[in-house]
Amino acid sequence: MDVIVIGEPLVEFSAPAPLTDADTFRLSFSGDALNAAVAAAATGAHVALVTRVGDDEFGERLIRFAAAHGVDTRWMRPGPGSTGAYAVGADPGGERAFAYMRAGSAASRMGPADVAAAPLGEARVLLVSGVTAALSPSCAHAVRHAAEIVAAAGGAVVYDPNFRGRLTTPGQAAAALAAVAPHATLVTPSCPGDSLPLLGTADAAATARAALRLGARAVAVTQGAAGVLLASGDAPPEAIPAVPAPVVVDQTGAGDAFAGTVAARLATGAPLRAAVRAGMAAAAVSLAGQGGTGRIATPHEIDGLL
Ligand SMILES: O=C(O)C(=O)C[C@H](O)[C@H](O)COP(=O)(O)O
Repeated sequence: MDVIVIGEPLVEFSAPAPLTDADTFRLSFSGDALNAAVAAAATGAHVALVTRVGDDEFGERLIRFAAAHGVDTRWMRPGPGSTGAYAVGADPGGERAFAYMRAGSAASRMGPADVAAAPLGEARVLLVSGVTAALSPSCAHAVRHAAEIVAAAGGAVVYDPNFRGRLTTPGQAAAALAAVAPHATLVTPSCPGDSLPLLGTADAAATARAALRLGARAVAVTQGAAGVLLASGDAPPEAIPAVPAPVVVDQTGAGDAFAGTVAARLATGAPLRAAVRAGMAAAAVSLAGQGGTGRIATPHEIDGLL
């Protein structure tokens, strides 16, 4: 097993218009964990998504969607509860706005038992996020527990803080980061989206220092078009320029494509810098699609942009 992702896949309703006005939405399947899992699987890595989907029609469709994108779905278990959903639109300033319909969903009921059932001891890389930790106290527990197991077994842990103000508070999200960072091989905060609420800074270098102080072995601070600042304990931070996006339609899922691709490349033996650059290329390609899984980079496209 190369990569295990734990999190909540969602039904996605996306529109290129403000949520307050849009009346025609495109139905697809997304959620940060699924976005990352399909990006990782597209690199050719063996990737499993550990989750619970609803015991409803959309739960079945989510499993079919993940399988069709090469994800190992054996640990996508149905119910109890419903499949979560979200709507994403653009607010009048062009920024994205998310509306969630996921409270009490099947995935939010995950806990340490789901972690115990997953083949974590065999995983080269575990990818978990702050969204998963924000779903419920039992999910926060599951994320911490999974990180401890994988780190103790000698695997790598990648943590994407992915702060969502509609799911959690800055204090809770900072606590989730602090709990996982000591086990993390790599943390991928966005700056300023994650760094300001969680670490109190909008400066990339200060973000990297703060995450390293929490115990992470390396930090990739993502800054959109300003690129990535990569820092680890043993080298001066390196500013890696962004990979120019061939086509820009929608940024939803770009951060998840980055994290999933980095996790997959690390699992298949790439050095950290090369894995990060591959992630940046996958994120650039993903901008051409609407929604979180509208455009998934192939290995050929990734290598062509590097
Ligand atoms: O917010 C959530 O809970 C979701 O999972 C829905 C979205 O698909 C991703 O969050 C998009 O994430 P970005 O890669 O940062 O664009």
